[in-house]
Amino acid sequence: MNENILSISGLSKSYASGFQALRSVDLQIRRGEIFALLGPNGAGKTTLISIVCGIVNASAGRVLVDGHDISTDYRTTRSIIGLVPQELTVEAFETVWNTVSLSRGLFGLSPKPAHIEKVLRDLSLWDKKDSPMRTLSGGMKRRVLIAKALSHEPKLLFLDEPTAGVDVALRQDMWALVRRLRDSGVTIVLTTHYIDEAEEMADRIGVISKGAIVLVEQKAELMRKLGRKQLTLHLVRPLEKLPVALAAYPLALSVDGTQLTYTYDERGEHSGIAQLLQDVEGAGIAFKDLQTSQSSLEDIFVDLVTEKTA
Ligand SMILES: Nc1ncnc2c1ncn2[C@@H]1O[C@H](COP(=O)(O)OP(=O)(O)OP(=O)(O)O)[C@@H](O)[C@H]1O
Repeated sequence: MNENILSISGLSKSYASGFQALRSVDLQIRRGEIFALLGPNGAGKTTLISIVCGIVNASAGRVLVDGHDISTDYRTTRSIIGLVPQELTVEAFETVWNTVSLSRGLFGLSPKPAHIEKVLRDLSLWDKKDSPMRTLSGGMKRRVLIAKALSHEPKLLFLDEPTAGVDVALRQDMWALVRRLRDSGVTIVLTTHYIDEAEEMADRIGVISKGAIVLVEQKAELMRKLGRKQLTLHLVRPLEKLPVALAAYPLALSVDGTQLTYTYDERGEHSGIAQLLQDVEGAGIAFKDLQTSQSSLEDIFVDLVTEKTA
């Protein structure tokens, strides 16, 4: 069995307007992982998902879902995938039970009430099964969209911005739910522009910017590789400018002259801190406190996306 449940190569998309939304994207999604595709608005996340799900046609490239080509074997690939779209579109007068059961029927599968019941119970929707959709809150409707996407027992679930506009409590619920799904064997790809969501949830993170994949990395590795640390010295007396003796160091002086900040690469074994502190003392600068901090995924993300756009 192939390790990758989804394999995308050379995928490009130009819309009829001439706008190029994807630029030769290569991406492999591993079986059983939670993968977060992180990118700013308009980066191409929805376009990418829509192509994989057969809603939008690619201009070039190849997509294999569990070894099946989306263009020649569409019905098979679509049945392997569950899609939770960004927008809440549901039939207002239908009950929750019917909405979810009908979704399964669209895949030509025989009814399986025990499965629908399990999905509704897992999503805390069981007591709402007979309620018409229009009586549900926004958060409940979102759960129904997930239930619909799970109705045909997909192996690969796409969640397009699952927590956009969702309150904190529901967000936590969604995250717990996504983890349970992964534990039950479903591979998850979620798109988000919330960095904390990617940091919290993902095993691996892909960053997309202007239609191109900028990087794909294990989350921990990403933070280790690209993370930077900062050492800040709080000075006893404000400095007007950096002393010449310290010119060789990448130091920044705060506007009020009371803080010196040294940025260094986390990977480097020789951070140079010991030497720096000696030289600071040698330059007659006294400090009363010192503090280190580490760059967050947010800093890394902003660096990556702005580097690419610059
Ligand atoms: N049908 C279309 N015709 C022309 N351009 C389109 C079409 N659909 C999307 N685009 C453009 O393609 C780009 C990528 O859109 P897409 O929806 O894939 O981005 P996204 O990363 O999902 O953004 P968001 O986070 O805002 O949903 C955007 O600039 C968008 O305006």
